[in-house]
Amino acid sequence: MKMMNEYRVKKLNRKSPIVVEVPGSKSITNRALLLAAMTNTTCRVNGILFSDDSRHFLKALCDLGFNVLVDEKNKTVSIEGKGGIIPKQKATIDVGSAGTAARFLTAFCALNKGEFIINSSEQMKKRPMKELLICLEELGSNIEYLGEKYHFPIKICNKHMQNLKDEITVNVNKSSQFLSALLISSVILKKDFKIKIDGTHGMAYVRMTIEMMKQFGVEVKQLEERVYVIKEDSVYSCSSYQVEPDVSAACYFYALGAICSIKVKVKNVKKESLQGDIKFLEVLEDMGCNVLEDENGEIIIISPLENRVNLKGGTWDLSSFSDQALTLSAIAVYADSNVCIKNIGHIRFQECDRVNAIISNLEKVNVKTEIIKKEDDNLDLVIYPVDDFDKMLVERKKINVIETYEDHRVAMAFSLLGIRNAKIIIENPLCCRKTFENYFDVLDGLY
Ligand SMILES: O=C(O)C1=C[C@@H](OP(=O)(O)O)[C@@H](O)[C@H](O)C1
Ligand SMILES: C=C(OP(=O)(O)O)C(=O)O
Repeated sequence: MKMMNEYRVKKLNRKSPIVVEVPGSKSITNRALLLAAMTNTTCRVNGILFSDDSRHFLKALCDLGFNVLVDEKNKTVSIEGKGGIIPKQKATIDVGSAGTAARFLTAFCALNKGEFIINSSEQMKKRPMKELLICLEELGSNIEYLGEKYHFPIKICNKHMQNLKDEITVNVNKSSQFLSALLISSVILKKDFKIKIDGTHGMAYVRMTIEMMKQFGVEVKQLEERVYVIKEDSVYSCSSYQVEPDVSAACYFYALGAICSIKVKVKNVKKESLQGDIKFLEVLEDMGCNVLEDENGEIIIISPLENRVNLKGGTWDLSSFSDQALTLSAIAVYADSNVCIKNIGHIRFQECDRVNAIISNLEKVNVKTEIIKKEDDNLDLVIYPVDDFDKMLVERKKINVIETYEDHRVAMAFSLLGIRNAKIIIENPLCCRKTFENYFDVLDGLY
């Protein structure tokens, strides 16, 4: 992407169908990289995402001593798996701003023998880790806090890993990644191991973890709704793995189609995806769009209802696909009634306080919102309808600057606010390098 401090959104006048390509899924890429490193063979992962999050993951695996062969041109990485063992006895890694790298690699290092220092970006230092670190300490890992307690940087120092416990309870209120991290790395413990869940969180990403563990040869048994078991003899094995395109990224283009009445096809995105964000298509359907599959049944086409001025408002539970809370907030300005986004308290602890980012950026363009507080810091967010959003913006002299708070999803989602009226500037658009380095180039390609 060209260097730029801000991106001025242009009015999109086209009506012809759009076909775009998005990069590989961040969540699948970073799971596949770790699972591949935990096999006993060489595993080739295809369709890999190359972005800040996955580059940090790859670099960390190299720094831990894994043999990693990267072919960025062909979006392929080959990793020599070591059966759950970390090759180096002493290493320093940096997880950057990647929640997946932060949680998955911390659990992986903490359940191994050796001395590992884990650094992160300033943004990641502020994000929750405590619930996972407490579990790892309970399992016998020796963790030293080099800065603030339960935050990065940390030093793991395990002379020998002798875990006597055969079960653990993890609280997922703030992130489901704590549970995913424990599930993936519990295979290292080499005993029948039980993980119990405390708290509430959408489980779509945990289902992805379990499904991918299965694709890599390890069955997770669900004893009860909130209890999982990993068997003693579990071994990861896989020689070739294909990463799906990133559905979270695809949703920006589906949403664009919805507000501009343009047919959109995102290459190779299928309904039967591992990614929970595919549920966003149901929200768009409820809002009045048609969601179809092409003749191969492979690709999804979004065709908004003809001649509709507005989308329909409504209430949706986004706890399982909350990365789309920002996308839904952005297109809510074109809804004919309230848009209520339920159960998204945990998004206050992501790249930024996303609830605040939504409210403050919508406030700048005269859109009213309300928080409905619930138990355990959970919340629903209501976005009130606007009479004629484009007219209101066009009549205002001011160009509205969206503050992105170094959050890729704020930049990508809120670019949609200017697509019909050209009155929006996105500050620091480069922050989208976290998961979609050339998002604004792909957007420019639509004009
Ligand atoms: O496991 C994953 O890959 C993810 C889980 C979700 O985070 P939380 O579980 O922290 O809500 C999601 O927001 C993030 O983009 C990716
Ligand atoms: C919350 C996100 O990322 P992370 O994997 O860093 O948690 C996200 O991509 O929206």
